[in-house]
Amino acid sequence: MANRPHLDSLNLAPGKKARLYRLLYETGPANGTLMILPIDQGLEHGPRDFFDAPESQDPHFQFRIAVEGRFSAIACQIGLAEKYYPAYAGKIPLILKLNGKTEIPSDEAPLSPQIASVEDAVRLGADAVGYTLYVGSSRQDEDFQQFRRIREEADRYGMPVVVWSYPRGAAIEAKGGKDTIYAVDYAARVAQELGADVIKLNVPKVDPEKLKMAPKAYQRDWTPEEALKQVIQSAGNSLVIFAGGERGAGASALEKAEACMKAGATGLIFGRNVWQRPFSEAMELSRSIHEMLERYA
Ligand SMILES: O=C[C@H](O)COP(=O)(O)O
Repeated sequence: MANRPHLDSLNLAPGKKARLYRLLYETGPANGTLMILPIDQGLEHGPRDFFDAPESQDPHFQFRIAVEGRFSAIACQIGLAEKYYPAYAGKIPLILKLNGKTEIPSDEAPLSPQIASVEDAVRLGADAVGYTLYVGSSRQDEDFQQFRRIREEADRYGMPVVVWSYPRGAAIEAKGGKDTIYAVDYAARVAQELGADVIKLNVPKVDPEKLKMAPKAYQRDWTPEEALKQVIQSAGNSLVIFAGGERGAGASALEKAEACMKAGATGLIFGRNVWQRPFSEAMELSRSIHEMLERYA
């Protein structure tokens, strides 16, 4: 269970396949794994995320890390793509995020509105687009319809779609919260069902107390490894990448990341953990991630 799907087995149209090939085999570790640097936190969390490493307030900092740290791609919103990516086009692939929101309104009923198009992504030379989907939100019906329009446009342009699939909202909280194996597993399956080519997930948690609130089928003891394999299985023929989360000790982040790869993930999306550090430390961690991923061809 939970083997990493191979690009040739995904039945992709040629445009999507060629673009994903570039991300998987021509950049980053270039061995079929993915190592993505996201810089969308300025919109999602505001400037506070940049306070620990003041240099990180200038987006050139993250673009330089992506290039010099030999990432597979950088993921950002339209504003940074328009104003900064031109200096790096050709040196690092771009994943253009097409929707986004702030953290200011409560997360009770989240929906991330569309703020850019697949056509923008083509114009900017992107190799994929990104979409944040809130599984379980009371505005899920609007979200599904918004996603459908983007999927159709992406199909027309042969553009791979990366879905940040996040369980959210009051109903998810009532079932144990957004991090449980139940919530993350459902988010993985939903993104597969809706047509994601790549799915970004958070690492599932297996706290038995929280699982008491989940449907009965999930109320058992899970090892962290079983939980990772389960969510990767639920993503089917969509490639799974796992998040790095906030900055922590480099070594423990690497251990967690390696557990994801062992379970069958295709790659990692590490943002704050990498760029909330001085440039030299960010390079050091990028090298360690690279070396680890090179072992998972
Ligand atoms: O878009 C954000 C990423 O998916 C995760 O970023 P992070 O590594 O800073 O949590």
